[in-house]
Amino acid sequence: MSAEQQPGRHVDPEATTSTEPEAAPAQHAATAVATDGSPGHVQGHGASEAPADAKTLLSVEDLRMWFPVKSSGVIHRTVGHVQAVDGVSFEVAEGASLGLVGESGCGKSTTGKLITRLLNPTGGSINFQGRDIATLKERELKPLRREIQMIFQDPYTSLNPRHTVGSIIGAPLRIHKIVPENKVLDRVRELLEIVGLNPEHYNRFPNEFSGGQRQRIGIARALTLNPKLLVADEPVSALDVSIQAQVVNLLQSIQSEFGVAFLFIAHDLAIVRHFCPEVAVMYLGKVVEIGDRDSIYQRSMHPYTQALLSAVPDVKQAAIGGRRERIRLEGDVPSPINPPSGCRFRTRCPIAQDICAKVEPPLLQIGPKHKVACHFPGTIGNHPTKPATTGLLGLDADGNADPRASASSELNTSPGYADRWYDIDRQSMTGA
Ligand SMILES: Nc1ncnc2c1ncn2[C@@H]1O[C@H](COP(=O)(O)OP(=O)(O)OP(=O)(O)O)[C@@H](O)[C@H]1O
Repeated sequence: MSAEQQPGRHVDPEATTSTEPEAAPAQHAATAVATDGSPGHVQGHGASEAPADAKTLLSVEDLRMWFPVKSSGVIHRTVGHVQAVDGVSFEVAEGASLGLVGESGCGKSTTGKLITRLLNPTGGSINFQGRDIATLKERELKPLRREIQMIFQDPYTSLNPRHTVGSIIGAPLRIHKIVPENKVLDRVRELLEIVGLNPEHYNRFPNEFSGGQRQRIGIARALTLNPKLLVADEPVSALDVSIQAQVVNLLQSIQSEFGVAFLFIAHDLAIVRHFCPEVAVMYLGKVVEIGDRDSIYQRSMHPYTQALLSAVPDVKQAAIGGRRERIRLEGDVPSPINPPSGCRFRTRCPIAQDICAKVEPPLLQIGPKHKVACHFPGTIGNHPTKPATTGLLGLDADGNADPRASASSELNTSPGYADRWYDIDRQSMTGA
């Protein structure tokens, strides 16, 4: 990243002082997403679409993270597992941006930590630039640490309070010997400017900055090594709503200027819609629906996605396509230690039938860029009464093996999208 490559500067209005306005304007960031282009508001759709021929950067297949649950007492025996992530597959193209959404505890952060290899996966593969990094040892991971960086949720705890901003941002440059020692300070200043901070504040400490400014420092640190992929875990949710829009705008600018790909983890569906051309919805450790923006926000087929979208407060509904009737889900999210059989969502699903307890629905491609894991996929009020998946799976309508049928060879559960998909109305394969 050279000085010439730097994006249009987003100089933080607070860059020359160390305080942000304490009282946010009454406008929510999501409202800003929906409406105008006045300063400080998020404008239009955010991250640019990756070119159609962009190469796959990250391909995650059947990723699993089962945390052992130990017994109390002297001998800590493993008595179960928290199935935090269980068979997750998706792809991110170079320069693309995939949003990961779902309720608290569904496995979003764990997925992010697996991809950055802060955690060792229990199973599955993480192909990054064509190489499986899921089982690499710490020493082998060092070069990879340059390519995949993480932006954390909490800008207060993710920066060492005893180090100056200059040494926080300069450390990776020194460790990886990116620039000669006598050029480190210049590069630190350049990075501070890229993220809209005053370059002369390199010798200040994190506590001299406001929350939004600290998140900018975290972003500068993540950019230091010129990464190909940024895993942003709730990057704005700890910030005041008026500051959220500014930081999202900064990320958007970085995304389009440097072509860096994003895995954008967030629970705010309006911000994700704005930032991510593609969105994956997780429930209890599984991806239940994934697709391009329109497929998820305009034509979602999974009852969980539909409930999630309907629960967005009114002020944000305008940002994601108008008012919807609230769908109230019964009960609590089951424990990931002992998840329900078959479809994990079935215990709270308003349309579940017997087959849902017996057979886990595959994440089935049902459109050019749309996959759903449901036996009864359909838009709200249009879910089929008979399972749409049995023909493909070789089952009868109750979910029992049909002796006259077998699973279709066209059933494709690999990450990414194929040229052919399952037409749920005609119940047959179709293509572009
Ligand atoms: N180190 C761990 N040991 C045991 N269980 C864990 C560990 N980390 C996460 N979990 C569990 O894994 C599940 C998924 O957690 P995760 O933090 O990935 O969810 P999340 O969707 O990111 O939620 P949030 O939005 O609240 O961060 C939760 O049940 C959580 O309690």
